[in-house]
Amino acid sequence: MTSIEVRALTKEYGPRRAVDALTFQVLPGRVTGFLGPNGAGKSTTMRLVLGLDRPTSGTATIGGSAYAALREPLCHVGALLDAQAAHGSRTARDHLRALAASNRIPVRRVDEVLEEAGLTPVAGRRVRTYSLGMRQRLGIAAALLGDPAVVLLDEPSNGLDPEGIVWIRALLRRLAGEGRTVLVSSHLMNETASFADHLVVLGRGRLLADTPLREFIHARVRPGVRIRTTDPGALHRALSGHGHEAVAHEDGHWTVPDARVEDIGRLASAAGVPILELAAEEATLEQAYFDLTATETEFAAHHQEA
Ligand SMILES: Nc1ncnc2c1ncn2[C@@H]1O[C@H](COP(=O)(O)OP(=O)(O)OP(=O)(O)O)[C@@H](O)[C@H]1O
Repeated sequence: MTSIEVRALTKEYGPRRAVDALTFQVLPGRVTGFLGPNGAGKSTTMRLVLGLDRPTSGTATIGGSAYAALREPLCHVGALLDAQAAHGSRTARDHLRALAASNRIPVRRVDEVLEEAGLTPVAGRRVRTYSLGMRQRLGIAAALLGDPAVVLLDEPSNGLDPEGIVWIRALLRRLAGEGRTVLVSSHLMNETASFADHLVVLGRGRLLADTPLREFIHARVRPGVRIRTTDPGALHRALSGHGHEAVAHEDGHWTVPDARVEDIGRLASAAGVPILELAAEEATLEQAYFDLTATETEFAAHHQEA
């Protein structure tokens, strides 16, 4: 099985350190979400893994080899970095055929990936007539052309319509299910939460977290309870009597942090508080991510979960 291994990787552009002593591994059989604010170093790291840039120091390898040392690299690693990369005057099918020919990939793969990406009906159109979402699908088709064990996608949901978002989610899950190594950068937290098993989070070029998605969320955000009543006074008394500090919201609902829906339901019922709504409020990746990156400057140096 093929992993991506990043060891003490550093990249400087003049005085700017885009990537700073990064060490992490991306393992097969799961989708790893690659997160971090703008300029955190995600694209630079991907470029270094793909041998498109040289590190100032450190290494990035795929299955133990540098990308440049791989024979027929598209058959090992598929990547989407820039959806504009296809030549606009070519049709999508010709673009993929040229890629297949120059990488000794059987030409039948062209129709397979076109189908996979939902592009078969428009495969004969010039790429310059494609929308952003169609280019994105073509970039993903190209990444899959060599049936690679490792897939790196930089913002694959960019420009996709709702159907495309559902498609990419299922595709990523399937690729991981087939035992492939899948690294996906994104700024969309709900999206990432829907497909990632594991997260690698960067801030200012440094590793902030390398942890399973569930643990990442639960270490930072406790689930709470959402409740609505016709008698806020009675609710408040019942909750504070049991040590709960409820927070009132403008639209009339309350949240009880760090509580279980069973306990709050029982408590309200025992106190005779009329309930209009009662639900568990799941902690979200977005909350956890903001919790981490908001305080990033204070603990970037020592808050490494890797
Ligand atoms: N070719 C380059 N020359 C100079 N600086 C660069 C170059 N490429 C990236 N940088 C700088 O390196 C830092 C990391 O950029 P990078 O694009 O890797 O971040 P990112 O996490 O992918 O950000 P985004 O989410 O905005 O895509 C930024 O400060 C950026 O300005």
